[in-house]
Amino acid sequence: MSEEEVRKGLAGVIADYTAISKVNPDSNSLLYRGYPVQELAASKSFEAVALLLWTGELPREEELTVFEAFERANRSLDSRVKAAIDLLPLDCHPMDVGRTAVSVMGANHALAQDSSPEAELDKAQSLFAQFPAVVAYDQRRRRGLGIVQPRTDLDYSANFLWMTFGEEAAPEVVDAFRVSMVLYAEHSFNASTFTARVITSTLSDLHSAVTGAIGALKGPLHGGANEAVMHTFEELGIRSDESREEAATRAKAWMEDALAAKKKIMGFGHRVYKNGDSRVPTMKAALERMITHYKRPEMMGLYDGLEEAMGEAKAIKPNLDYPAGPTYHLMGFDTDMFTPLFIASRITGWTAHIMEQRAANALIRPLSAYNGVAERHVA
Ligand SMILES: CC(=O)SCCNC(=O)CCNC(=O)[C@H](O)C(C)(C)COP(=O)(O)OP(=O)(O)OC[C@H]1O[C@@H](n2cnc3c(N)ncnc32)[C@H](O)[C@@H]1OP(=O)(O)O
Ligand SMILES: O=C([O-])CC(=O)C(=O)O
Repeated sequence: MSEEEVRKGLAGVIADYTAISKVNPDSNSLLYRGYPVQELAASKSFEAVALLLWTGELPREEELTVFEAFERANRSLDSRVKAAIDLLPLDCHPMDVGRTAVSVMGANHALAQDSSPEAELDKAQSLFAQFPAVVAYDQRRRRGLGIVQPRTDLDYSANFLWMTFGEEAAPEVVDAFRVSMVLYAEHSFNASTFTARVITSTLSDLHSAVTGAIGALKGPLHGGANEAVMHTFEELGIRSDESREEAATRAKAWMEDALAAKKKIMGFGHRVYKNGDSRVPTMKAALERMITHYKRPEMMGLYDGLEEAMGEAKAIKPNLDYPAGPTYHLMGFDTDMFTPLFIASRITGWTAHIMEQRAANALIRPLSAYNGVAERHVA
């Protein structure tokens, strides 16, 4: 095999078909099962979008009601999962907690080794229902606070915020959170989803595939970028007494220096989108609503200044992690909880892909071009 045939990072390689989502960089669009993601984010609950990804269709009212009842009945933190989390140090990364929690859930799920479509859907829906309690509990224990029990009168997003902060969030905050969940849910063969498909292709179980996907998501070139964005803002210094314009000027200068020093700036660039991430305008609008809600115009100044300087210097556009990071910060999440929030959403896409892979499986096993020493022999 010649050097030219090696595709580093599998860039440009089409590895399989998927009917779950279509990422189109030419039209800058993203479809979930045929529906533009912006339309789903405008009017659908995250629960309805999850069902769409799993089943291929938006649920009828009675189907949604049944799923909502299941989700509300399965929200409490499992005592075995809580016991495992309590064994983990408070200074470990929250992604380690998420990864461990999913692994423990797998070991305890009655249908863990059953890969029938019914069992897979049940496992996917259980993960969907139970993961928010993991994030909420982990956020609280790091602040020295006790667990907050879920409320069955709230929807997924409102209850997620309730369990995390112990108070009811304002409707506009709940809505921005819902929008982030819908936008993060699915994105074709990204690194973590592909990881889940590779693991599934060996006929391994769903929880193993999700656990591996969490490992792939953790890295800052993928999901870890949403927290890395916040580290940039923190390095810049968030000054609540600054005007939007002052903050933008300072951020521009910071970015110019960082690019001159050849730094890679997390939250910018994308393997597939080269003219902008289809999800950013919707997420940026949600961030702007949060800026207004929390009266923090200086944050938007930092956002605009960094984006403008990056655009002028390198014409590289923000990806979804760029507006999502400051949105979660304003809502009150600690920075290292941002990527676990991404897990809570992407569980839907990952598990839809696991089911799709299993339904038409082929072991994923590419070739490699050997470039080590030539054959030699033990003397
Ligand atoms: C939800 C998500 O997972 S979205 C992705 C989140 N990840 C990030 O935000 C991490 C920062 N971004 C990056 O590292 C990259 O843009 C990636 C990994 C996302 C995509 O990378 P690739 O398609 O492999 O492009 P690649 O890294 O080769 O970049 C092409 C060029 O643009 C530059 N570039 C790309 N992104 C950035 C960036 N964020 N900051 C500075 N320069 C960048 C590269 O340095 C490279 O320049 P060069 O040709 O002079 O060497
Ligand atoms: O598609 C990718 O490579 C990364 C991404 O945006 C996602 O997973 O949402």
